[in-house]
Amino acid sequence: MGYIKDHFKEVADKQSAAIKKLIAEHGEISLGQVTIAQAYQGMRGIPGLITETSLLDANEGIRFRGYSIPELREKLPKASDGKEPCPEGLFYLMLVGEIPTDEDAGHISAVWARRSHVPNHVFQVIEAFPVSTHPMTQFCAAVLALQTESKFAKAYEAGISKKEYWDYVYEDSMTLIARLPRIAAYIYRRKYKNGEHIQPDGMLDWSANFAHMLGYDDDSFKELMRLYLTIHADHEGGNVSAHATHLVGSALSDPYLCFTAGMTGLAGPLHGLANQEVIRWIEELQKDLGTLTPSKEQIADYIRKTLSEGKVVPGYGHAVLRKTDPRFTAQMEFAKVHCADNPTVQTVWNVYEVAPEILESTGKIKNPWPNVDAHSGALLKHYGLVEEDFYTVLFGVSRALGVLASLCWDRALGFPIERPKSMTTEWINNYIAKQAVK
Ligand SMILES: CC(=O)SCCNC(=O)CCNC(=O)[C@H](O)C(C)(C)COP(=O)(O)OP(=O)(O)OC[C@H]1O[C@@H](n2cnc3c(N)ncnc32)[C@H](O)[C@@H]1OP(=O)(O)O
Ligand SMILES: O=C([O-])CC(=O)C(=O)O
Repeated sequence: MGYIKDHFKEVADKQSAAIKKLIAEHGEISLGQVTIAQAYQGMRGIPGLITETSLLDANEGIRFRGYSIPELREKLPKASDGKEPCPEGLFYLMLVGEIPTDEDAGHISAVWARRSHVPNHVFQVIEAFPVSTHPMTQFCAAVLALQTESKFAKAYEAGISKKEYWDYVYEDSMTLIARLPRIAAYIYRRKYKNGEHIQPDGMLDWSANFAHMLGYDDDSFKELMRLYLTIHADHEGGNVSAHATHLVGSALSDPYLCFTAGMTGLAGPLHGLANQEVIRWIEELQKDLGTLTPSKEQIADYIRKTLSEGKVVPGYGHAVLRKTDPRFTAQMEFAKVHCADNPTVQTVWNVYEVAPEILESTGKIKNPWPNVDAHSGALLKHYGLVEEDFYTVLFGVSRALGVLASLCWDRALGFPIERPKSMTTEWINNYIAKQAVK
């Protein structure tokens, strides 16, 4: 473990010095203006956060440390029997800023396998819920229960120097990531497989072991998991799960508390829960029309019906993206190789052919193109993971990689407590009146 942590510290110290100089020399440069509309409308487009792990371009989509998803699929280390990138390598890239060697990725894999033991009280917390409880509720509670293990919280209580924060946050982040697949698989097997749990296999990589514990040992499903856990990991800093994790961390809450905050946000239907909503919407469409492969005309009518009922078409639209999400495209490419004949996958593709034009024609939806959630459910259903309530937990396991790598950076760079200014509408009205007088 030591050498990756030391390397991270080296890179972070350099960056920290560069940022200090940058603020001293250019700190007064304005990044733009904030309008009244932005304050009321979700702060869209306000540049106000620093996140080192990834950057989103509205037209090109996400880049992790400068690498697009197709580049990551090519360049990141693979499992010995696989073609898809291993998320261990992506974590290294987000943390250190360099493409890892096979050895670096293997090292992270081995550390996560070694730290994967979940204390018993976490399972007891899960068991205390009715089985009917939504998996995301169980997941959030289980992560919170794991907070008893926080080295950061203990060290802070004992009284450590600010300079040491990053070290404990790093250790907690590694341990938390290591344990998430076991927690998620436990929730899955408890809820859907009569509590028949499957023990981890320490010889497998992080994703393959997760697939194994869920009960899916098919090689091609393991490949899907490697891809899925890579592409869902990060989407710069302003999305709800990343921002919530970062915000809570700014109060020096430990990684377990921060990640719980991120996950309660991911559980919302406009964010991560949309993957569950998409497949439900598609299955309702199939049921209503009595066919697994409705025609494009039938799909178009169904989209119009959804809009006329005042509902969103799940999996479409985005707060930042203005083109097809490259994470959708990556899944589509995977499906073309592994399950092009699957009727639900074909329906996802047919929705893609007709939805953008209809959504565009409303004149108000800023992005009529599909996002990451539009495809994932159809792929999971193909492999038999049919319980869509669970899909956001898979997303959450992946999202841990980005938000926790970022949290390590937040503490290594010594970022302060986050506290933007809020106003009342009365204040805004007075402000408008004063502008008019000028
Ligand atoms: C991993 C992720 O989080 S990706 C996003 C997952 N979420 C979804 O797929 C849910 C469906 N999509 C949406 O609800 C939205 O597009 C969001 C939440 C993703 C983005 O929201 P915004 O940035 O506010 O979108 P936008 O500025 O285009 O919204 C303008 C109007 O279009 C509507 N709109 C946006 N997308 C859709 C859609 N897919 N279907 C119907 N209406 C939509 C908005 O609800 C809003 O309506 P209103 O003015 O009546 O309130
Ligand atoms: O960027 C966003 O707002 C939502 C999103 O796609 C993600 O978090 O993956």
